[in-house]
Amino acid sequence: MKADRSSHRYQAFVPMVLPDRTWPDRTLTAPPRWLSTDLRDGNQALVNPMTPARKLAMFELLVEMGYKEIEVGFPVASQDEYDFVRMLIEQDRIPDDVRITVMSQARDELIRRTVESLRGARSAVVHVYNATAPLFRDLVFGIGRQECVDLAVQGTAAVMRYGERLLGDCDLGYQYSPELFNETEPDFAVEVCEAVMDLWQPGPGREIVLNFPATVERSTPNVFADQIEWLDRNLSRPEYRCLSIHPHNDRGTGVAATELAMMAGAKRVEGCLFGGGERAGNVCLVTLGLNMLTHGIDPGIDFSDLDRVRRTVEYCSELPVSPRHPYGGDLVFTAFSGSHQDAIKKGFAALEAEAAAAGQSVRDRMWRMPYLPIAPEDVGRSYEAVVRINSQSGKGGVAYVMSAWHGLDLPRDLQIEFARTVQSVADATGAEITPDRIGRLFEQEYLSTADETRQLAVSRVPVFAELFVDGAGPASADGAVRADEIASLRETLQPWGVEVRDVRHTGPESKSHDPEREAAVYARCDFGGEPVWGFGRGPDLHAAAFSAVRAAAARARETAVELAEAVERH
Ligand SMILES: CC(=O)SCCNC(=O)CCNC(=O)[C@H](O)C(C)(C)COP(=O)(O)OP(=O)(O)OC[C@H]1O[C@@H](n2cnc3c(N)ncnc32)[C@H](O)[C@@H]1OP(=O)(O)O
Ligand SMILES: CC(C)C(=O)C(=O)O
Ligand SMILES: [Mg+2]
Repeated sequence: MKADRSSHRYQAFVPMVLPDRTWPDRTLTAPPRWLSTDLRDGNQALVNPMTPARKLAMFELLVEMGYKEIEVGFPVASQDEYDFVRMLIEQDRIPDDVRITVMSQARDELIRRTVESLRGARSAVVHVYNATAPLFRDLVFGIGRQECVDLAVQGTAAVMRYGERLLGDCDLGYQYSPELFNETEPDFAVEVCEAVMDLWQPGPGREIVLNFPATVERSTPNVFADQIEWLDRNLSRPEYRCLSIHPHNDRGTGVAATELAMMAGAKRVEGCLFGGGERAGNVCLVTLGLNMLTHGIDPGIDFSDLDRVRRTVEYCSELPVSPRHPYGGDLVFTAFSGSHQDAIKKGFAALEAEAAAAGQSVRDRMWRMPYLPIAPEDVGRSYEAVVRINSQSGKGGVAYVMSAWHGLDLPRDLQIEFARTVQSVADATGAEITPDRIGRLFEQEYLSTADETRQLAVSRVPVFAELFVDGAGPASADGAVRADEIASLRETLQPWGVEVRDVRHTGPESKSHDPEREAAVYARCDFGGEPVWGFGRGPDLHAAAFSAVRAAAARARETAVELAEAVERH
């Protein structure tokens, strides 16, 4: 690839000078007011704008999730857009605690029709915008500063005029956005907004939303935060204007810019679910909300079925959500790599132990988990998919899958040995190995395939066995085994020349109390060579232990371990 030769075409963003900034010392303690613009900025960025059915599905989702401010469209853009607003109003689909917003350019005839779309609404907001940045004043509009102020003021006047004329009892709110605010001279942005406020006259019971877009994200997030802190200091009427932001994600730092801008004084945030919207998207409302939740702040939005949110967004936008998308992507709760799997497995075990010790459910405990910033169940995901196995995985992951999917808590040394088998299959296939396949591999390798009625032969040489009973014994959460259990297992195997040297438990106590559960035993046997593992299941401990030793013997013979022939007779 050629070295980049194009950097001369760009210049650094000139930051504003704000040496006495205070935002870096603040922390967020409460959510902002959220506005979803999925149906407007999100919709205007789609290859196929949403059909009425898709728009309705999105609106209902937003309402269910708890969004109280929803920009439902740009009614003059198309008949569909207009009709959708009419449908919401005429079919009385807007809950009393939800306020819809409709948007328009600052053009008289467009504003009239936009306001008209709201006839019959109990409460609504008209949102007018015009670009204020120098590039747009010069290039797109061919106007100077004063004409730009005039455009904003005339737009505001039109909203007031048509609102009064057409909307009767509607509680009509107003929002103004200096488009490209982040590229506008800050003093000019204030000048335009003050002129708009002078006309709207915000006061008690008459708010104005001043919405500051990073229409195209251009700077590092700290610069946007400085701009917002400066604005908050310099705009008048702080009690009656709501300082709102509308960040985009062109540099991939929309979330960071939003969080710093909230620290700097923004009280309201506009964005889209999963970062839909123009170009690289509006800021993602899912990420912002769940970033708050994972800092112990209730975002006021229901993310408890995030898969459904994602599916609906994908249906409405006809665009896929990345499997790596924070919190909601298909793969974000999945660890393939060995050391991560090991840490997560230990984390779950510790959490379960803590909860059991405190007599609480896991959901009542603080989430303290390596590699997973949020509990999957808090967004409606399950643990099963947390660990998936491929060639990057290790024993921790294999052990987790055996435990979570197959209910088997392998002894540590067997975990290590079996992980090597799994690894060789993963290396050979180069692909993921499913939990089912892992279960089958384990059985093929360690479970006796011999006829259950077949007996062990009396061994002519001493055979030593260590037994591991899956599940903790009734009186022994710490893994120790009751003396009578050991004695009876010894008695079972002793006539066949097998000396049981040790018996231990693996896995949690709860398993042993399950009356439906078959007994499961792992046996590590010494036939005079390398120790060999076997696994057995049975209606009781004795049958399972017997089967495990026989499986080990069969494996020993297959792998040509010395003296194996002496142990099993056909
Ligand atoms: C950053 C944002 O997301 S802003 C929102 C953008 N969203 C959309 O534009 C989606 C909906 N828009 C539309 O359907 C159409 O653009 C309409 C119906 C609003 C207007 O359509 P048209 O009248 O055909 O104009 P067009 O789309 O070409 O807009 C450009 C004209 O509007 C003017 N204009 C653009 N924005 C504004 C504004 N905010 N206020 C006033 N005039 C504006 C331009 O200067 C240009 O005027 P000119 O023709 O005199 O040079
Ligand atoms: C708020 C409007 C004007 C917008 O979508 C933007 O500037 O990005
Ligand atoms: Mg936008």
